[in-house]
Amino acid sequence: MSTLIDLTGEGIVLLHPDLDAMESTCNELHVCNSHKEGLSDLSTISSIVSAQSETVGGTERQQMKVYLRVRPFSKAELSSKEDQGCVVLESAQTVLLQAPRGSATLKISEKGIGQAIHKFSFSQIFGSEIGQADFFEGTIKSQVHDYLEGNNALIFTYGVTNAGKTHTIQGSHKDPGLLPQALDVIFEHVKGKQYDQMDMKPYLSSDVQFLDPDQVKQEKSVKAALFALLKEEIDQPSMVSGSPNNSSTSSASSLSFSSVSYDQTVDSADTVVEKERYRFCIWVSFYEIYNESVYDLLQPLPSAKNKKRSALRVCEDGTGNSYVRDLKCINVQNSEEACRILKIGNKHRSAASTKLNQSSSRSHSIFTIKLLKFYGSEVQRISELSLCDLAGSERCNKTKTFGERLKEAGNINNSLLILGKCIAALRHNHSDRTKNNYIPFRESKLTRLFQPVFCGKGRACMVVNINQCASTYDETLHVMRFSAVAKQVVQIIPTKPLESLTPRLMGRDGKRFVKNGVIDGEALDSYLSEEELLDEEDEAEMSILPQEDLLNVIENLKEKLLAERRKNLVQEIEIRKEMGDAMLQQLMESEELRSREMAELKESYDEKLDNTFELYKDALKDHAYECALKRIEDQYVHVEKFFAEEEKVEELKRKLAEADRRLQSCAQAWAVVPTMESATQCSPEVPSADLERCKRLYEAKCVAENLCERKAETIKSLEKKIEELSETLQEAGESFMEKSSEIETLRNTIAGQGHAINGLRRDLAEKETLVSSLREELANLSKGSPCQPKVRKGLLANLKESVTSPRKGPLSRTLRKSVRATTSSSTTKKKPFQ
Ligand SMILES: Nc1ncnc2c1ncn2[C@@H]1O[C@H](COP(=O)(O)OP(=O)(O)OP(=O)(O)O)[C@@H](O)[C@H]1O
Repeated sequence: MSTLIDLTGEGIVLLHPDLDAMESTCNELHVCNSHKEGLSDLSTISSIVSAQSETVGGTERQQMKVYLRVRPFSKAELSSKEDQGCVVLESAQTVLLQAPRGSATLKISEKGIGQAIHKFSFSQIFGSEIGQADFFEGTIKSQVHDYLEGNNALIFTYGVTNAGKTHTIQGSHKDPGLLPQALDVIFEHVKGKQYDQMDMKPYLSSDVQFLDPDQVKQEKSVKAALFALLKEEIDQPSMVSGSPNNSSTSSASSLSFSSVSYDQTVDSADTVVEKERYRFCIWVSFYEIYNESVYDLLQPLPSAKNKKRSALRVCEDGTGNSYVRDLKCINVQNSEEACRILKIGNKHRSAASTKLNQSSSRSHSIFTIKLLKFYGSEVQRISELSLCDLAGSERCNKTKTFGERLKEAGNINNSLLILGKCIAALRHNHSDRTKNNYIPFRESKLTRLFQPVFCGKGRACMVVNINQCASTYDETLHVMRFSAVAKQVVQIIPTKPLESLTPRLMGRDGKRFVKNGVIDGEALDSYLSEEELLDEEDEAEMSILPQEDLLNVIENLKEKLLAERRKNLVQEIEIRKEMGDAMLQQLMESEELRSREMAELKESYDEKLDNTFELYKDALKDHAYECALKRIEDQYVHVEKFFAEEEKVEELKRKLAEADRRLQSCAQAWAVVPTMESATQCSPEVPSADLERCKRLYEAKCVAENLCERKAETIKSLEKKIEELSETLQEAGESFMEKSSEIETLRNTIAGQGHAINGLRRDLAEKETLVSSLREELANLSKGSPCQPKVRKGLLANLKESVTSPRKGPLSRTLRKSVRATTSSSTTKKKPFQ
């Protein structure tokens, strides 16, 4: 049974395909830090695990080959101290993984739950120094040869993102990976033996279709259109002209799209030996599985940006083999063409820049090479080589994946998880042959397409890519655990592949599709109809009901659907109405609450405003009062000073009157004396003494006038001052009067209160007199009474008693009278206080 465990402790649940099985494999290989001396024993165990193949009754049982490739550090990784010796290659088959500081594995092992060092064995381990050519030699080269002999093969790379999977499969122009090298080997093998008619095309999963001349033409135009996508990068003579590229090392006539072929070459070869009559034809396809949908990478992308690529369906043919329906399959004549196809497909591949890898593959891409082997003009067999570059298994938080990237990661992890389940189930079935566990191939597109190979229709081999970075240690460990299980998968492959893989050329009635190069339409039709019926996604069509019944069923279903929709609609309306009402109610309540709050707020603000206004008013009054006081203080003149000033004014007035008087007398004198000018112009008979006198008088007059003017000014200013002073005096008088009236009022009040106090005092004295007289009377009475002396109750009690007593004696009457009088007088006296 599969078990889910969280190996990373960071929320990413990874599949542990078969926990029990893993324990038995990995526990044996776990090594404690302190027990390194035990490693040699464990190496022995791992070498036992990698058992050899055996042949039983026409079938070969062989463990799946699992190769490990360790990527060298990049400069950036070295500078960021990723090299912490996490990966130690012990031998060509075993590797040690030592948990670095900060890794989840180390933390867990420190808690005593797991181990800090793990040991794994592989079919072959390739260190970082191994180049692409050596890697090809040491891994899939033999498998490619098997393929050329007619065996199917699947090679897939597995590893965390940025571990070197794409580099291993594709490599670069200068450093080609497994795929270009495999193509070279293939084309080298078929060199001079190519079937260039292009009229035999792979069909469905492993069959062949004969194409008529129109279809051949169509195939050629599809290929030309595809290559036109890379037009700018393609050498003019090799592609555009469509003429053969004779300089090609792979195949002299490989680029020929015309009927010109190297038939002559083949014919000449044919004459050599019968064996040499074999001819080959190669078709390639390239597709990806992205977010659980299959896309043809050789299909041009839609020109409109918002238009999506159309996904292809995975179907099964009559033999139960899965294939991708409507997938483009292109005939290639040499490895160069095949590489161009790869390049075109890569352009359409879903890749993105993640935090760990600048150009990270976000999909599983599968490049398939189909080899048709002819004997004469008849297809002898068809074999398929698929190279699958799996998307990286990764943790979402480490790669900083969000949104679309997160969805991709989810789908990637899911399909890898199912791949893990299938591999674990296969291993389980092998280890316990009495069991036949369900293998969940159909749970993902990837495993559905891998199924034929895993079920014995070919050889699978896995390349595990790892980097040595400390930061991705936990993921790397998980990848290693996965591969430990994969390595135990045993494949059962028929030893006679030629027969078993012969293409299905026969119809159901036993007729061949192709007989001497001519297609048998009847057989093909019957086969096609079978294929259509078995098309997995059209399973509903497998119904054997007559058409009428089917129509009835459809009608019924339609009616039910309508009724269901109506019901749903009514329900939806009701729910919406309920929700609407509830929301309205809520809105109204909140509105009311809000308006109440607003009113309260307004009230409190009004109150605050009034208070502030009052405060300002008081402050203004105070200020005005202070200003008035200051003004009075400024203008205050002492009374003596004032009188002295008045005397000065009087003096000046007097002087002024004196001056006026003098002036008048001068004027009179002047009337008889000519003016200065006239005096100077006097006739010489005017005596000089008079002239002199006139002059002096004139000067005196001027002086007097000046003096008068000055005096007048002084008087004016003094008058003004007097006016101001009298104003101030008046104001002071007024305020004085106010104060005096206030004082008068207060005095009256005090006098009134004094009177009241005097009245009270008089009352008190009267009362005291009354009390003393009453006492005397009481004393006299008590002396004359023959009765026992009464118990002394106190004056007030006695008074009360005598007043309330029913006796009508003269004393009680007197008392009542006096009490009434006292009460009334005290009432009248108390009035002023009320
Ligand atoms: N053996 C190697 N030698 C030198 N460089 C390598 C090797 N393997 C990988 N690289 C380099 O490491 C980088 C990451 O490799 P690659 O893109 O192949 O990783 P990947 O596993 O395919 O990642 P993803 O799953 O994200 O697509 C590339 O720059 C590649 O050139």
